[in-house]
Amino acid sequence: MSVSHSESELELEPLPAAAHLLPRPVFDYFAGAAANEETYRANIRAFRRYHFLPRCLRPVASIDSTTTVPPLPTLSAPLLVAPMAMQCMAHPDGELAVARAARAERLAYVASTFATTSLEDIAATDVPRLFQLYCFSDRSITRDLIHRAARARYSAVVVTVDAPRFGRRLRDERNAFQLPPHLSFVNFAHLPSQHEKTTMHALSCRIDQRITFDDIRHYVKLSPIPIWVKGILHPSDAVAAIEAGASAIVVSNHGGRQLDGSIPALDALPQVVAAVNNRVPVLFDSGVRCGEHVVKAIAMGAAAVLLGRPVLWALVEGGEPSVRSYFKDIKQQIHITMKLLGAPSIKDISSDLVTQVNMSKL
Ligand SMILES: Cc1cc2nc3c(=O)[nH]c(=O)nc-3n(C[C@H](O)[C@H](O)[C@H](O)COP(=O)(O)O)c2cc1C
Ligand SMILES: CCCCCCC(=O)C(=O)O
Repeated sequence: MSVSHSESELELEPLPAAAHLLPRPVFDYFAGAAANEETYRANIRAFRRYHFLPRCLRPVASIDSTTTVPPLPTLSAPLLVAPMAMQCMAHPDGELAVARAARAERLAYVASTFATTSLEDIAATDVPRLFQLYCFSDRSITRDLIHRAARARYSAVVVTVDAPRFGRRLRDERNAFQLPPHLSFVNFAHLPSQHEKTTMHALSCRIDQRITFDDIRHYVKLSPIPIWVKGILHPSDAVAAIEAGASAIVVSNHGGRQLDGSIPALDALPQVVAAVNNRVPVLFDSGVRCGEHVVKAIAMGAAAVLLGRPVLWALVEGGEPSVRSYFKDIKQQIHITMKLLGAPSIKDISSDLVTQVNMSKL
């Protein structure tokens, strides 16, 4: 199967080296999105519609990009690794390589429910960490994952709420994509059926399609650690999540992998931030590709940003050292952007520093 890339797509996002290093079905699973992949592309394009309005003659000799998003420890930059399933398909060290690189760079790691390394083994790297949770119809599975995350000293559980089922991923359908046979969904090692540990369909069928904000309330009550909610686009859902007890919101459209035609996540951010009104931190992902994007999202109200596919491409290229060097690069891009923007610290990245107005028309 070949996926054609028009010139404009390549201009939007050059094909990563990983495209030539991975088996096609694996690359397509990582790179692909839902249906026509319009939301995927719109996420990246959205950043072009917001422009910096830099300030000058501000003291920027020293730039401090550290930030704190409770209950995580202080991070060297407002960056977390987004939860991404099956990282051992990208490199044999998979999740451990990314977690170790994040720890070395004092960034946080969000472990996926569908990781190919157990949540306990990821915790052993001592990276600042959160556990991403898919809720299962069998509540005992969900409860067990929450308690395991708490015992392994994860700072919070991030419940993904935009995937009652997975999106219509045409590339995966065409490739009949499956987890390669040497890997398994190790967080479910205790399940009696071998089939469930290795088959995407069997596990995804167990995801609870009935969950509501009442269930979030239920999990908030039973969880020993805070609950965050990931996958919010509508401001009213952000408010409902806070009322249900969520301690943070992640504005995200899952990198365009769920409902194609959804609003670019960046365009959804300001209204969610306004509705949340400083009650809890609002984090952001979907389409972040460079330090300038990170700073735009912060200016638009995000407390921190989750990095997605670019982390996987670095992992494919060279494991832990490449991921670490990618983190160093993006941090340097953030520093340069802050300096040129006249914002020496994260709290100085205020909303007036980004505008949607076309300045050439003024
Ligand atoms: C290969 C892959 C696997 C993912 N797995 C998960 C997951 O297990 N749980 C989850 O909440 N989000 C998952 N996501 C979504 C990411 O957390 C994040 O929202 C998305 O990658 C952001 O878009 P971007 O990569 O275009 O920046 C996955 C994304 C990718 C690309
Ligand atoms: C049963 C395994 C499915 C993993 C899906 C992970 C995910 O959220 C994604 O976007 O892919």
